[in-house]
Amino acid sequence: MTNIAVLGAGAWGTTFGQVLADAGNQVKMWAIEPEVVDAINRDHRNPKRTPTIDRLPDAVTATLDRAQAVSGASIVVVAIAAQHAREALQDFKPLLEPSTLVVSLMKGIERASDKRMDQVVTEALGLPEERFAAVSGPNLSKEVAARQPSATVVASTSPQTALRVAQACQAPYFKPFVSSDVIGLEMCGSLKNVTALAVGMSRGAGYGENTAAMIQARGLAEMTALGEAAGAQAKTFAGLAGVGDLVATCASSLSRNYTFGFNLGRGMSIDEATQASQGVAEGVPTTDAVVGLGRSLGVPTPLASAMSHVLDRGLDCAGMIDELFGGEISAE
Ligand SMILES: NC(=O)C1=CN([C@@H]2O[C@H](COP(=O)(O)OP(=O)(O)OC[C@H]3O[C@@H](n4cnc5c(N)ncnc54)[C@H](O)[C@@H]3O)[C@@H](O)[C@H]2O)C=CC1
Ligand SMILES: O=C(CO)COP(=O)(O)O
Repeated sequence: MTNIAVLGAGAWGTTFGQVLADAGNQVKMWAIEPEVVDAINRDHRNPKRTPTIDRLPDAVTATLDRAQAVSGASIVVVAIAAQHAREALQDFKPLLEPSTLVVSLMKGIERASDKRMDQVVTEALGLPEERFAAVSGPNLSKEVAARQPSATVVASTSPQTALRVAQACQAPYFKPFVSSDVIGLEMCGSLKNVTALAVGMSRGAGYGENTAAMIQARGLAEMTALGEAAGAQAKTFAGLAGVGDLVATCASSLSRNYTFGFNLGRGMSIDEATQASQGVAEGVPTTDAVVGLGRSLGVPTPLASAMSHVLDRGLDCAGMIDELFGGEISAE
């Protein structure tokens, strides 16, 4: 049994806490919401974020106290909305023990810096990269919460760290694979959300399979090109964390990003779609960061650019697709 802290008791943090408990670990959740901490400790529930979990395992408890959360934890898992990760983690820096491994579940790019979450987490905590792992894959939280079979990828530049984290989160219904491609994993998880916004938008506007497939395929090409320019391996984009997560996210109303786009497509404003969202739609702030990253890496990002014009200038779905088509015929 391993003591594991999970920072952030949102939909995925809480569900992953259940996975970790089902894998035999003792789990301490840390959250900033007193009502969430109370509900987990008193009722073994998180009704706002994981309403379909009737009872969390007894091994899952919660605290508002940072030091208490990470004390004695050999693994610290971070599941905080990506744009808030840096500020939230800074207070944990003096509290981590020298051998603690840190795992990011987050799928986003920091808008202020265009940095991936592996960069944000290691910088904020002053963590050597061999003590960092990222977990990403087709893991819609409601399905994992129902203990439906799913798989994920644990990536670390240290094979030992990847294996240790994979062993810690292996449950009968949750199968981790390992990888050394941290950059690829981060790019897959973050960029599929931008594609899911666009696919959702096309569905909301009433377009069918051809349009959705076109956006998904172009999104995959864009994320692969950007990832390779950033140092990722192309094969990661063809795996669970790439195509796998793209397919799951772009096909499901359980995805906040897909649903956000769908609501825009059927005519909601950004404010209305934000109000309607059940939790963070990471693709929204990440879209501009992807455009920035593309600019600095010299990689065209037509899909992210078109989506940024939707989000920043109110472009509608037809205009977004016009931009995506571009003016000239080019090689695929
Ligand atoms: N829900 C899902 O199906 C999956 C989500 N993810 C990723 O996991 C991350 C978290 O997602 P969810 O838990 O689903 O989102 P959520 O919206 O349900 O929860 C976000 C969490 O961030 C916390 N937070 C926000 N600002 C904070 C701050 N300043 N300090 C401390 N905590 C703060 C909130 O309290 C909340 O616990 C995201 O990056 C998401 O892309 C990854 C795989 C699956
Ligand atoms: O990443 C996810 C599934 O793998 C969850 O997607 P959303 O953040 O869009 O809900």
